[in-house]
Amino acid sequence: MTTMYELAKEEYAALGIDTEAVMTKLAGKPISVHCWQGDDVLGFDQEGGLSGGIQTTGNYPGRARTFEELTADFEAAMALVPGAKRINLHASYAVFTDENPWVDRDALEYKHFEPWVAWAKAHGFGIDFNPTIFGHPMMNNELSLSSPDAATRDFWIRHCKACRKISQQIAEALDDETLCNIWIPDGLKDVPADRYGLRERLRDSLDAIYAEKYDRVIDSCESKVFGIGLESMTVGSNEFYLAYAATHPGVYDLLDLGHFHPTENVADKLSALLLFFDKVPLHVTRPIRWDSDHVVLFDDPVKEMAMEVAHCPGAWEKVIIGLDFFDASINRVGAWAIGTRAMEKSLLYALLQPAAQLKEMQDTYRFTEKMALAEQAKSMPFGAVWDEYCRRAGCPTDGEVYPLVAAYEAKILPTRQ
Ligand SMILES: C[C@H](O)[C@H](O)[C@@H](O)C(=O)CO
Ligand SMILES: [Mn+2]
Repeated sequence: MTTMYELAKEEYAALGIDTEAVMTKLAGKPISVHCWQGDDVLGFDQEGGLSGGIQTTGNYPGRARTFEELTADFEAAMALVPGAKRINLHASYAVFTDENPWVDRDALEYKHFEPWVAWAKAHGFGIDFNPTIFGHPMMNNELSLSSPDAATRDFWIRHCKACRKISQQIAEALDDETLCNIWIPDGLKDVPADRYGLRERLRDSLDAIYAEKYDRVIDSCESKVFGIGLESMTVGSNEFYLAYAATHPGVYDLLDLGHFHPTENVADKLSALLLFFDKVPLHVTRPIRWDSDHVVLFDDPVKEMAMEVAHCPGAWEKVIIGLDFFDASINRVGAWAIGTRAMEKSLLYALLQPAAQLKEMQDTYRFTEKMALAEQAKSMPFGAVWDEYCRRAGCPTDGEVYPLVAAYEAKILPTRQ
């Protein structure tokens, strides 16, 4: 009997698209999945809760509270997602034990992350890393690396230096490279009296942080447009970090889809950066009216970003895809699985588009033909290829995901009271 996949394969082949080659290519592209969806970004090192103009909303039961719970939930979620995965850690997820008791963030060492490394090795996950510059008493008026207070700046500089060193050691242990991304919330609620001084101090703090060179660390800084309670000015704007990255080889500008004006098309920015940088890290999220960090879906902005990653020359290798969402109003394992699957799905969809023909039509001004082909491609049997990709990876198809999430929840919730 001819399967849906075989029919789809023939239909795509008629357009010159090899579904087998596409699936092989996709399976090798890692997605860096953020650990913080599992516990509402709270981490293990502070009691203070979240700050820095980011917010989780919702109170769904079952939040992971420990390393054991978070890794168990992550494993459960990732078993539902085809393709290669990495885990993206924040420094606030240091594992403290009797042998390695609590230290403050400026004194963190590799040993506090060794359990993560051992676990990641056992599961074949790469690791990415982030200093945690929020949710801490040293966030002096929500200013850190740009603070007018030298002791505050120095604390966070020490923290970032420690994180870069830990990133190098993680990469060495995994024989890999680690993305170390700095995001700071620094900004002002009200009209600034001095923008220049804040940005000058941020530049100088970054220079101190990046003075040491590490061969396995990919450094990036993440810009933002505004945070909650910091609506008037963000020190680490996109212009700031783009200029910093352009003048500091080895430091890259990370684009978060939620960190621009809601009508800006972040996918449109990628080709511009690809022309000048050999790496472009991303945080794929789903902003709704603001940087709301909703679970990523198979929607137009993500598909358009995936099209750029799939079809800009060199982008497949240069773009580092990370996710960044935190929804506390739904089952967190489900959120992880559905959001990460949506990213994979968007990449598969993009790889199955007749991009070469569309480009040729654009370059020869056959715009009507291009429009017709693009519309045709949208309703081709993409779903049959997606189902086949999931099956071959030993993962559920879309309709099988929720029952598996519900079964895990039923097993685990009674242990999380
Ligand atoms: C927790 C993350 O570091 C955070 O979400 C950051 O990446 C961000 O996007 C802040 O708005
Ligand atoms: Mn982000």
